[in-house]
Amino acid sequence: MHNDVEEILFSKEDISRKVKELGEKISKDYNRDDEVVVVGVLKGANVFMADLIREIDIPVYIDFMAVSSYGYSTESSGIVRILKDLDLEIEGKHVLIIEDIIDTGLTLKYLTDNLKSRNIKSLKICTLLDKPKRRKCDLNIDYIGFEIPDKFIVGYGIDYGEKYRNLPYVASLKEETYK
Ligand SMILES: O=P(O)(O)OC[C@H]1O[C@H](OP(=O)(O)OP(=O)(O)O)[C@H](O)[C@@H]1O
Ligand code: HPA
Ligand SMILES: [Mg+2]
Repeated sequence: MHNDVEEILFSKEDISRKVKELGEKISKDYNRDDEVVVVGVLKGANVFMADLIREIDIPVYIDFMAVSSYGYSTESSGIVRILKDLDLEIEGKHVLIIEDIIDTGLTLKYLTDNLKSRNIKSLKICTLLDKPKRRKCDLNIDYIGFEIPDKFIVGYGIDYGEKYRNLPYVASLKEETYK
């Protein structure tokens, strides 16, 4: 275990089981002939997205958006910046957003408002982790892997100051690491 880690919340095996479950559910919920664009929110969702799409067995398109609101802080700045927009044309298609973690919800509120204005057929959200205690806005989340307590999380793609993304598990950080 990494020295800065307080507690491992979900092991590699826990995550793998959950990702399989989510992939199966998503595959059942869409029709095989639906045009589905799976949109990963970089950078955090990169690892989850890579595993999840291999558990989805209906045809899908893959694209990414890059947004950032945390930077080198444990608190959301509240200002969501689009660093990279979609490459694909999504008009008339079903969009499934993939997130690593939903905390205040401000990132997704911004993203969903933005994507809904592009004449899409439907919009769904899938997140590996949900921290509902910190929510600052209303969000309808379609697929949730795990609900987590109000702790600062790292690993499996999720960072603090761009570190820890490569940890294979999801963990809470020791407070002295960021306070
Ligand atoms: O619900 P919120 O409070 O908005 O927080 C969730 C967002 O914060 C993190 O991204 P971040 O802005 O740190 O960028 P990153 O994905 O590049 O780490 C995470 O990946 C989510 O996208
Ligand atoms: N950890 C890392 N990044 C985050 C978190 C978190 O708990 N919440 C929102 N972005
Ligand atoms: Mg971050």
